[in-house]
Amino acid sequence: MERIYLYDTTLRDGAQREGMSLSVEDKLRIAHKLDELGVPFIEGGWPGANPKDDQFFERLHSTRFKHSAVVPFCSTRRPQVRASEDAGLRKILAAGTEWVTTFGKCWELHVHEGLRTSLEENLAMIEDTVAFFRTQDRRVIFDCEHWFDGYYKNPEYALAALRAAAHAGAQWVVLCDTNGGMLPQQIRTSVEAVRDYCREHNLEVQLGIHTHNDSETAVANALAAVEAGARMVHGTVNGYGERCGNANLCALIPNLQLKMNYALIAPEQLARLTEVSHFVSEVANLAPNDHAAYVGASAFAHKGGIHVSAVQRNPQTYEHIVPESVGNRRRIVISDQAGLSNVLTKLTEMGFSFERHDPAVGRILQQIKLLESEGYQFEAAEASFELLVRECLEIRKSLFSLEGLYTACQTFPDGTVRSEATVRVRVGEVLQHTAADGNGPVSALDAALRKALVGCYPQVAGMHLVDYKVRILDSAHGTSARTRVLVESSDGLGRWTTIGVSANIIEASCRAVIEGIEYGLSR
Ligand SMILES: CC(=O)SCCNC(=O)CCNC(=O)[C@H](O)C(C)(C)COP(=O)(O)OP(=O)(O)OC[C@H]1O[C@@H](n2cnc3c(N)ncnc32)[C@H](O)[C@@H]1OP(=O)(O)O
Ligand SMILES: CC(=O)C(=O)O
Repeated sequence: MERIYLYDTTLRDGAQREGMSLSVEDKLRIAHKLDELGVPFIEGGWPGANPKDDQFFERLHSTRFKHSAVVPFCSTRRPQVRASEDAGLRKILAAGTEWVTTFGKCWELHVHEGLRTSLEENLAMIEDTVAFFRTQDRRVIFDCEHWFDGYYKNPEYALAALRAAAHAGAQWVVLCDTNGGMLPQQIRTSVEAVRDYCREHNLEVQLGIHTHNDSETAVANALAAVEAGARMVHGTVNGYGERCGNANLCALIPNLQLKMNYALIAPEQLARLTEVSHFVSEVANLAPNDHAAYVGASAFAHKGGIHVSAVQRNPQTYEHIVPESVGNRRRIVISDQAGLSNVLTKLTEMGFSFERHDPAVGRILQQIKLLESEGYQFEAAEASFELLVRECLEIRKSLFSLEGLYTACQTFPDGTVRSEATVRVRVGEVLQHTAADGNGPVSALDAALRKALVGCYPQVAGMHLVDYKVRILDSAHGTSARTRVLVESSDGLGRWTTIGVSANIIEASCRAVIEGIEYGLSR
């Protein structure tokens, strides 16, 4: 198996994503995770560009990595300045790394407009910068910025820039689709031409590829480049990056390794890909993309009854790889598109054993379809689904019942709003009549219910509401529209979600909160 070198730029190009900001600690945690994943190159940032990147590289002096080289990134020297006197380049040296990455202009437009210097001076800037790092015993990766735009506008000049880096001793030249506007065929043609040019001119450099996702083709472009001879691929975890992002390593790695048979990381490291993807989104404080290929929560989720039936006979019928090979798992989703197979799978997960044609299974399926037609959605409310199953099987225990509910909101002269709820709750022979207030009617209702129940069920004290989502189902009906409420509850050990639907938002909330408490008590 031929080797492809992974180069992760989550900490540099990824951090150029709008809305993403990583602290030094965040960067160190992500770097260690990438090291565990077995990524050979991690671009850590641009020392000298901001204090965080300076501190990050300082902290690396006392940090050891098992698999990864952390690489600083910088531009070539400034025009009309000696490389050895360029303050920016000296900061890169101070990082004390084995490898450095420097980027230079390969498109005339950028030399004229971006740098405002001559074409000759730009070539000298590239050559001097690479040569300077080489004299300082650094190994150099040269990023050919705007390679493809430059190559298609003026191939001679683009190749002259690449040659300058190669002659000065760069080990890798990385062809960048900086504007992300290329399509796979354009990438393939240009990479093949460069590969042949390097062979014919005995340029001892290896080729890499760095793609952006502005045409939604960053991953496809990187794959095309590898087919054409690139042996280093740049990308970021979850595809984070400037504008529309970079090539997504969470798709690139399995595509290259599982589909194209290249060697990138060990199989046991690949099996941690989903964990790494979720870890990085958590640290970056960005919601994970459930529909991401390979690593998304829905990547192996089966909803259609026909899919579920077939997957249970043979997973290959609707799965392109084994989910566990990338650390993901198969999920069966319950909805109005379910068939008996979905329900049977769920029942098995819950510890029941039923024959396919048992009338109870049919009853559950019918009830799901009926409630979903009224606005329920059990996909996201597995706890309510379990209660529904127990109801249909006539094993749902009646732990308490709500016999009355009253809520009120009051606005005070200083502008504050307080809500109050009063509930009448029966547990067996005992009728509790309690009131509580809260900053909204739902929190007041939740507090009143718990107050009423805690005497009989002390566990209720450890439960709390962690999330509350409201969706208007038929907004054309204005204020008489039906409302779907999802409530997430926790007891500190686990979380579960329940659902309520009603034309009255308080009633919908009340149903979801009550089911949340009931499910928590029965756990
Ligand atoms: C394709 C890429 O993603 S490249 C990386 C982009 N990332 C970033 O820019 C993030 C980090 N950047 C920064 O913190 C700042 O831009 C700095 C510290 C690098 C420079 O800041 P400033 O000196 O204030 O310059 P400013 O950002 O306004 O302009 C960029 C300068 O870099 C120069 N420059 C751009 N590319 C190159 C290059 N390849 N080689 C040398 N100089 C370059 C520009 O000509 C401009 O110089 P000028 O101000 O003398 O005209
Ligand atoms: C170097 C780089 O990030 C680019 O050209 O896109």
